[in-house]
Amino acid sequence: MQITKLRKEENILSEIPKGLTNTPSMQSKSLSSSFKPTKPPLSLSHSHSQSPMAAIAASNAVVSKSTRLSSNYSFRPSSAPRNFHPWTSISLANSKISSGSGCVRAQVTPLEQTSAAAPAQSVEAPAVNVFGTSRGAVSTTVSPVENKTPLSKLKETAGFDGSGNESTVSITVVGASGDLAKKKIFPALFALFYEGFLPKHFTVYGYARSKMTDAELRIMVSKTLTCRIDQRENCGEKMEQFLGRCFYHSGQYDSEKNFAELDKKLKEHEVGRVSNRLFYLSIPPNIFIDAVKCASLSASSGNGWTRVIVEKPFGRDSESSAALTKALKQYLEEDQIFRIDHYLGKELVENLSVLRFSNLIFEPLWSRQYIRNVQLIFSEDFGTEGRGGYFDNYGIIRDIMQNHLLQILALFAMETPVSLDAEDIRNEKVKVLRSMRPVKLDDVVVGQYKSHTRGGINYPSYTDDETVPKGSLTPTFAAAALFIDNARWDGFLIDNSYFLLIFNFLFIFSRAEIRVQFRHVPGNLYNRNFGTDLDRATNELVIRVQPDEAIYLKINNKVPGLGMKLDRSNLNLHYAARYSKEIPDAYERLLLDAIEGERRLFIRSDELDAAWSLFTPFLKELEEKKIIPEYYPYGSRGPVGAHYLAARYKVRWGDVGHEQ
Ligand SMILES: NC(=O)C1=CN([C@@H]2O[C@H](COP(=O)(O)OP(=O)(O)OC[C@H]3O[C@@H](n4cnc5c(N)ncnc54)[C@H](OP(=O)(O)O)[C@@H]3O)[C@@H](O)[C@H]2O)C=CC1
Ligand SMILES: O=C1O[C@H](COP(=O)(O)O)[C@@H](O)[C@H](O)[C@H]1O
Repeated sequence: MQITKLRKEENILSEIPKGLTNTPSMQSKSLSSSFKPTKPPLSLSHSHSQSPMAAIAASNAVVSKSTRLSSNYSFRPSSAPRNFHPWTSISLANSKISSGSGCVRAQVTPLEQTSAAAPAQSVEAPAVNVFGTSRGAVSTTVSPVENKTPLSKLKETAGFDGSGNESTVSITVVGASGDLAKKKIFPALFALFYEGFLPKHFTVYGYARSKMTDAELRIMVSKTLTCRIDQRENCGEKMEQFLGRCFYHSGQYDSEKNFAELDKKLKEHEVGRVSNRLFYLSIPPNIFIDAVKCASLSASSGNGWTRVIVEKPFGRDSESSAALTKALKQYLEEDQIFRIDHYLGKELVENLSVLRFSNLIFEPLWSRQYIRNVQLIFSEDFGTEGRGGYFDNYGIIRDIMQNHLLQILALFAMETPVSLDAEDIRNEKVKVLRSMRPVKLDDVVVGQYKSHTRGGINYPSYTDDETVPKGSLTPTFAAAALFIDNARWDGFLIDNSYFLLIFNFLFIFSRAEIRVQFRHVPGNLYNRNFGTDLDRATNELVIRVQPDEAIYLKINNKVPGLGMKLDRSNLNLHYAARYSKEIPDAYERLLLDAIEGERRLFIRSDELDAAWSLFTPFLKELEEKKIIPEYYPYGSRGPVGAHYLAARYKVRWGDVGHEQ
């Protein structure tokens, strides 16, 4: 059979679209609250007779209480690309705002109605005053600075084709009946819609084998729209509009005929406009290729771009990953493939580069000369919970370390890229991955949680989970020391700098942190104030990715008073206190990037190869030798071996408790 590739995106346009030369139309925007939604998920009866829209609207009545707020607020209009910024400053001084239970409501008067609006195409962003509304009000001024975006990109994402006609985006969630689609993808799409980030003409299609009508899909989607938005102003109305754009097509993943039917339905919505199509493969990996093949042959766009978001796992090792890439490339060009690692979409991971490259104080210290070790720490406070079938086949090293943690490491350790262009950044990430020593069995501790009784309660072991095979040796914990043999990070003077990755499944709490421990101050005049434990004086930069995002620096400080007592204090940037704007879910950022054709936060195939090369020999050895994991009690800090590993490299694990 002739293999056709999906159409490559067309992003060459000759003129600035008219829509971008005007001040964008204003929408009523609600201010975000920094506290978590408290409203329970929407629940709709599964009934054809009841309109989901009406039910949603009814369920969105919120008791209001008055809260005054004054602020300027910037947002990106629905038709504008993210990297371009007709930043429109909206004065909230005239806003009427009321807050309900955990809900801040704002009626926003656009700035153009109150004072001079910023020119629509200005590349200089105006200063924005942000007034914190809860948890420690902060009044300050920040100036959002965005990078210039190539003109072609602007036009591509603004929803116009080359002839000035408006284009459409059709987003098909393949595997729409599944866990990820319900939990993350539909809520993220709705949040984007609510915030005005989806293009004017868009359609969302659910595709899966399950039989469902459009109405049933809408009920399913509305039941799971429990995202950060559901406490906000006009949420019900917006949801109604969003659900009106959601449709469903039932089909097999390996049926070109079923995808051709989908194509026909998509065309009905695209009504002759330039059609851009995004497929999100939210299905088990064994059917990725079938689905890509059928989407490619039967449902790719005829006149716009076609992109495919591929979920992890991208194989189990170097060979299977290479085979997957090869198979995908039979149907797709590399720049149509968006391999998602949702950790790259997390706010503080994205901020890593800003922190490093736009603050003079950090970059000069960012090497083995000043940094002793870097710890990437990740833990979850829940077990496999029905995902044992998937998890047992992959284990914690493939599920978290080889991708999420390694990606963070690469961003952390890379050299300064030539620019913020996706290829420049990904080039640097590949270089750092290729400079790393392959992981050695000796440098890894693996563990598995065992049953444990505490306070009269019996907690199960990993293998007590019915979806896990009895006698499984799959690690639920891993700690590894990794080394980068390049000029910045190679062993130097006293000892090596290294990266320790630790993942602990079923820890006492869930968290993800980057902890950077600096070297001791040479000849520290105050050494005697720290007693024999100089580690107590180590400066430590902590980037708390989640929960309760924060960046803090541990410094030595004099305790006020007449004596000379030192303690360690934190210079603390606590996001909830500093920023009133809530943090979007990683999937929102990544979906928007895929729609905009921004590949920076997606993984390129050579990055993936490099990542697998580091872990594959070790994983094979682990499995061939049937290494027995160290057992550790459910809910504990993990096996004692991790502490021996740390001690071998003279590392003190960062604090494991919550700290400010
Ligand atoms: N769930 C999560 O939190 C995360 C998931 N992922 C990845 O995202 C993808 C989707 O995950 P998730 O939603 O949990 O997966 P699900 O197991 O829920 O599968 C999604 C859908 O695929 C169809 N499906 C399931 N098994 C098969 C099969 N054997 N053959 C054909 N179709 C099947 C089902 O739809 P139907 O029967 O209607 O066709 C199902 O609703 C996976 O690649 C996963 O690894 C990544 C990170 C986190
Ligand atoms: O990819 C995965 O990530 C989640 C953790 O993601 P988070 O955003 O909730 O921290 C993990 O639970 C899952 O096992 C894994 O496949």
